[in-house]
Amino acid sequence: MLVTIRKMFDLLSKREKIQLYVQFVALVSMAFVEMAGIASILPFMAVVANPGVIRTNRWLKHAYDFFQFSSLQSFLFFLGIVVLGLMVFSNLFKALTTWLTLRYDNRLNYNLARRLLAAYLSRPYEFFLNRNTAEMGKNVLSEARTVIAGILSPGMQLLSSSLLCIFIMAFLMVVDPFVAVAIIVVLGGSYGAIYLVVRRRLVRIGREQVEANTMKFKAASEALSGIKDLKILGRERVFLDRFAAHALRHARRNATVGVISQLPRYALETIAFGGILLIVIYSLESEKDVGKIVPLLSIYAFAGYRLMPALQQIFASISAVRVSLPTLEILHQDMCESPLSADPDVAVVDAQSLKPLPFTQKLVLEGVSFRYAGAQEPAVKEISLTISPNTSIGLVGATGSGKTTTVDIILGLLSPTQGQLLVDGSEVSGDTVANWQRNLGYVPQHIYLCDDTITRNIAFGVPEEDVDMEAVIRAARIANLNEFIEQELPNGFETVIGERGVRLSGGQRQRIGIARALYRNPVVLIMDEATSALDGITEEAVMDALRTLSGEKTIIMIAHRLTTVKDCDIIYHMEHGHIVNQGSYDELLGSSAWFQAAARTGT
Ligand SMILES: Nc1ncnc2c1ncn2[C@@H]1O[C@H](COP(=O)(O)OP(=O)(O)OP(=O)(O)O)[C@@H](O)[C@H]1O
Repeated sequence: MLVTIRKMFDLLSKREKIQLYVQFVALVSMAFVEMAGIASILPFMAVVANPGVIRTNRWLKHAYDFFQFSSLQSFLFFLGIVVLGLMVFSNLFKALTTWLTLRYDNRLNYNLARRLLAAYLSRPYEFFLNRNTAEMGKNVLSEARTVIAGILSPGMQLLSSSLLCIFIMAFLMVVDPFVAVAIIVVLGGSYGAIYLVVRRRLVRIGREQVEANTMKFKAASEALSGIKDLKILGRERVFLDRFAAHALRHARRNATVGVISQLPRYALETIAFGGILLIVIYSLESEKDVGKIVPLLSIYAFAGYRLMPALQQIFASISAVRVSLPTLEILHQDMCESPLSADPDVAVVDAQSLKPLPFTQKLVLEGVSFRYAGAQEPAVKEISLTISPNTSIGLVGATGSGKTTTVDIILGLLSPTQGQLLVDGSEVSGDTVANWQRNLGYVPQHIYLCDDTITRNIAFGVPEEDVDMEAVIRAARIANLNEFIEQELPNGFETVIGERGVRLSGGQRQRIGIARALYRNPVVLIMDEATSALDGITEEAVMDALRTLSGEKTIIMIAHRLTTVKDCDIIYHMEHGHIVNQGSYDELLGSSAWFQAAARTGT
């Protein structure tokens, strides 16, 4: 229990904790106000049943005389108004507390989801190589809410209902200790016994729910992302069934939790009703005057009316907390157990404001090796190379030889497991990575496009009001996109291209990727198979445009087609993670058998 509270508190900011304490005070006050509401019935019913009590009860007599009532009717009317007033106040207070709680919960849901996404975004690139994006999306979109609806809200309800129960029981103790103890033993004991039977099952269901929910998100995401393959292979049904199986499992677990937490109520209500009957019989046995029993019974009835839902709430809240424990574990792990977790929101820096790391002398990879987590062998091994500013570099080699890994190290996405990346003599690591990246333009193998206009895909992530249209047009021209945009797209640069650019060809997507990399006029342009999807003539046109940049930009390109890197100042040939040869195109053609063979086959 204490561990759960600590973990829940770890997720909250200082301000959110203070707001929670305020809520707690409001809930305690609410329990008191409710209690006063219940207690106020007593004098009213006492007078109804036995008007003579006005003379015998010190307080009632005092009130009667103080307000100078002249008839029983008017005094009863006054008492009725007081009781009603207390009820109205009690319910208004309850409404206010509910409003506070709802506001707090929804605000917290927003804050938690935002902080969780920030926690993910602040992680290094390597973290994402081993995590599933659908699962992370599910955590942000769904599990943040689960933690609030399943732990925090029930936790607060548990607290307030427990307090209310304690007040009601204390009140009943004063009225009749025997009946109060009987209620505790019968009702408390019944709920306690049910809880002992189901508690382990609840945590198990919670784990299964998390798993089923993850698989549900994954199945939906995979089916929709791979729609082209699904269609061709005719596998829609398989993916639908896969999703349905997990979704059904999730729905069934939800239903089971509902049944476990709600059903005991009916049994317990029957027991409580039986209890009231027993109290009537017991009271009639010990007190023959029915007039004296009526007020007592009305108190039991009203206390029961408040006590039963409160007890049920306690049980349902504990059940909800237990089911949601596995979700809390996940969120706690992802938000609080990362090295950067102090405040993920702060860790997500706005890199636009950073100063670029100067690159005027040389970029050096010094004995760099890198091994992916879980891999047997390093993907690149003791690579050393030096790149001067404004030169062009080609990386070639068989598939899987380590070209992309090398480029990812230069991009600062992967940090070497051995050796270092130096720019003008200073090591690029930790805090300086973001400064180094300010110099870079990068065209990956697979271009990610968003469902937005061409302009917003080129000026990717730039706020609308800051988009530099001249830079967009210049970048599009170098990427040989201008003609296509202006002549073939209905709204030119403002044409929306569909999710992941589904309305574009592979070559058009690639050219948007190139234009995006060029938009901010980077010092270093890095391209990983950036022209592989272009036809020969378009590639030639793009390369011609890029040539106009050579001498004013450092260009690093990975290519399978040797013709693409023909004009590079130095070409590095990689094999099994090593650089095995280097030189100009002509030099390698003279010295490398692999190069000669590759040139012959035209790859
Ligand atoms: N995330 C990863 N986890 C484990 N191993 C990986 C990962 N990414 C790449 N590798 C391995 O590292 C090696 C180098 O891969 P890399 O992508 O750098 O090669 P490449 O020369 O760029 O290949 P290609 O030309 O096919 O793009 C390969 O053996 C690959 O299987």
